[in-house]
Amino acid sequence: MEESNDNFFVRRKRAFGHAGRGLRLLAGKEVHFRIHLAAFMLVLLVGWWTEISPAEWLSIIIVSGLVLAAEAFNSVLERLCDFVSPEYHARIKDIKDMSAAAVTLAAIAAFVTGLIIFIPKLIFPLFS
Ligand SMILES: Nc1ncnc2c1ncn2[C@@H]1O[C@H](COP(=O)(O)OP(=O)(O)OP(=O)(O)O)[C@@H](O)[C@H]1O
Repeated sequence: MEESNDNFFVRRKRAFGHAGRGLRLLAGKEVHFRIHLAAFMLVLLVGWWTEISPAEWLSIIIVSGLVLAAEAFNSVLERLCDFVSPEYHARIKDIKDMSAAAVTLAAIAAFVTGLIIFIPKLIFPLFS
């Protein structure tokens, strides 16, 4: 695409606008992205309630960002696959399944991180 004559800041503002539209599409139309977003908000709430440390916040933010970004890329790949090959194809199946595996790996890392941080804060006090 041809570069416009607008100045640097106008072009960056436009790029943010495009990213914002992408985010609205993900949050509005992609069910799995919405589920991950809802889980992230719940974790933020529990983190605030249990007063986790700055290092724990950092871990939560990093793994949650990883999951949301992986889910966003997975949605993009699914749409691209459906656009270039709407009919069933074994290669499309491999691509979609591998992309789903990437999300699952990130989600497992986030889940384990959540367990390590929250189990001592939520479960142990019940037995002490
Ligand atoms: N065109 C296709 N060719 C081969 N296999 C496909 C095709 N479309 C989907 N699949 C298989 O079905 C699975 C689910 O695909 P789908 O695109 O429906 O994703 P999804 O996770 O159900 O997402 P969504 O609910 O957002 O559509 C894929 O992982 C793949 O195994």
